[in-house]
Amino acid sequence: MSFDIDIRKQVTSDGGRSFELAIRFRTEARRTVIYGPSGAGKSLTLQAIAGLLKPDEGTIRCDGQALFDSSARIDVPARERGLGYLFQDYALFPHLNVRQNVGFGLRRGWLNPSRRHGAEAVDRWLQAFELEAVAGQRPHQLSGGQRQRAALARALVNEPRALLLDEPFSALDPALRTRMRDELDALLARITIPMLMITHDPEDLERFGDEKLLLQDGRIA
Ligand SMILES: Nc1ncnc2c1ncn2[C@@H]1O[C@H](COP(=O)(O)OP(=O)(O)OP(=O)(O)O)[C@@H](O)[C@H]1O
Repeated sequence: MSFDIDIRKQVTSDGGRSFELAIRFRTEARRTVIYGPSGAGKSLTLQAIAGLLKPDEGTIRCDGQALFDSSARIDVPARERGLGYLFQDYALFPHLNVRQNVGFGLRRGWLNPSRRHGAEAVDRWLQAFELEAVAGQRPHQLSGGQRQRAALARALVNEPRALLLDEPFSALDPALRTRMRDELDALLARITIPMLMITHDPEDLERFGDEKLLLQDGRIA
């Protein structure tokens, strides 16, 4: 698995301040961490790779396939990029139970011809992450670890070719953060899917950074 990124994007905040992102890197590592201070452009970079933010120009390639190429007018929609996204706060739907949250990640949704296949995939991940016993519970009834596993299961249910992780522990208190980091490390060791993580936490960098990229002022240093 490889990522080949070369993008530029100018954003202007409501206050009129402008920020220029100019990112260029290539990685073939199984676990890549993009590390940098607050406001460096980490989230913008991850959103661009995921297809949630359109660069002004440049290219984004995954395994040689163009996901974005401004000169060739290629812009593969987020849902078709084959990437699983784990949001900072896990972004589980509070009104859906664990099984429904995981099922929500399915590309084609529940009501379609491949419904049975989808349900099997959901069951597989619930079992793999030991969530069967809490499958009918809603997010607020879960422990921090169960929440993280449910969010990961949702990100993995489509069998993505890579996992994008946005500051996965930043919303947690220090004790839970240490436990969740251990748990994620163990889970990632079991699945072979490569990951790209953004973080400002040096411990994440040490633990997950097979390849370490420093991002400062919108640029990879
Ligand atoms: N949608 C947007 N519109 C305008 N400006 C934005 C937008 N998103 C981010 N920015 C600005 O771009 C810069 C980089 O933001 P980004 O969220 O990528 O930083 P970050 O490195 O992820 O920071 P943090 O670690 O605090 O999340 C910041 O100055 C931010 O204010």
